[in-house]
Amino acid sequence: MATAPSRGGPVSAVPAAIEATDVSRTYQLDGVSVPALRGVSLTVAPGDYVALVGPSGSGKSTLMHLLGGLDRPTGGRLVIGGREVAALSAAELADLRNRTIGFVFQAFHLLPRTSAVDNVALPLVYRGVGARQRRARAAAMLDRVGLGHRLNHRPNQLSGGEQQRVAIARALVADPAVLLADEPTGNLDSATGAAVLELLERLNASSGVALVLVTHDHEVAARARRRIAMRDGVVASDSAAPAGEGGTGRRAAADGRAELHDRPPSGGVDGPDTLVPAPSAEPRSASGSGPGHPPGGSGGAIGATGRLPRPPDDRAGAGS
Ligand SMILES: Nc1ncnc2c1ncn2[C@@H]1O[C@H](COP(=O)(O)OP(=O)(O)OP(=O)(O)O)[C@@H](O)[C@H]1O
Repeated sequence: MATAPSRGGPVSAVPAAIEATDVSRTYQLDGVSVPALRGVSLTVAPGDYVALVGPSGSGKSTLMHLLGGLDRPTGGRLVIGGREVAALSAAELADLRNRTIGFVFQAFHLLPRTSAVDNVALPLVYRGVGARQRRARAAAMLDRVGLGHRLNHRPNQLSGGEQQRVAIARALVADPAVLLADEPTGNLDSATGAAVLELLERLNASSGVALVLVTHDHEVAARARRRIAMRDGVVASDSAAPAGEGGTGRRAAADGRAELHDRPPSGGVDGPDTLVPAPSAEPRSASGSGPGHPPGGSGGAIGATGRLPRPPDDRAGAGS
């Protein structure tokens, strides 16, 4: 069984790999079958750093939703964290997702009236972690992404890069084996996007969380250690980066330097990361019927229904 190193602790017993074998996903639309994925086979290994690329409509989002347990295949075999998805009830799949997968989206999906620390603490609510522990872990995770001094800021009091850092902290606070990032730099200017990407790479290198990143940006894709190219619902190529390319963070980890650089030297607030991002595009629908991004709300903290939950009182937040 594949396992992943747990941040700051012993090796976790949680299976890390995702395995898709001849997976297909066909949508039914007005009586017409739309084959979005047609026999995809791939494995995400512990600590992987994968860029998922391909033209619009090639099936990237559909595949990400399957890999993240937000949707189920209509054919083939999908195993997440050692559990076969087809054998799980909706509640079991939600629990597996909560324990195994973190999500980061282009549009951040933070709760707007909730502080950074309470946004980050939200996934721990679903893990049954007590309020005091939630706050402590969320604060530590925010510190790790360079926002230890922004705990009580609400999203509209943070820059775009800082908001994405909060979203990354939220995605990682429950120590998932795999982080799925759908265009995580897509709403940011290039300098801020580069800083966010470097943060993701540092976290991948230092914690062993597998990073799977959907991107249309060739420069972003070129940094990954492995590139999976989708075309017309199939994997057109799945290749390791040529020697000397990709895997910046992994090489740093191998050198033993990654942990030292886990936190940006400046605290992450100075320099380009404070720039205001381009306006967010409206997220697409994320009902069970389609592969769009989850609706506005909490983004990485996806509840039992596979939709993004909203706490009873957004003003109170999760960690208070
Ligand atoms: N709910 C749905 N019902 C019917 N067809 C769908 C549905 N969702 C997606 N599709 C179709 O499935 C195919 C793959 O869509 P998907 O969104 O996965 O592509 P993508 O590679 O992520 O595209 P983009 O880069 O534009 O986001 C497309 O042909 C799309 O039209």
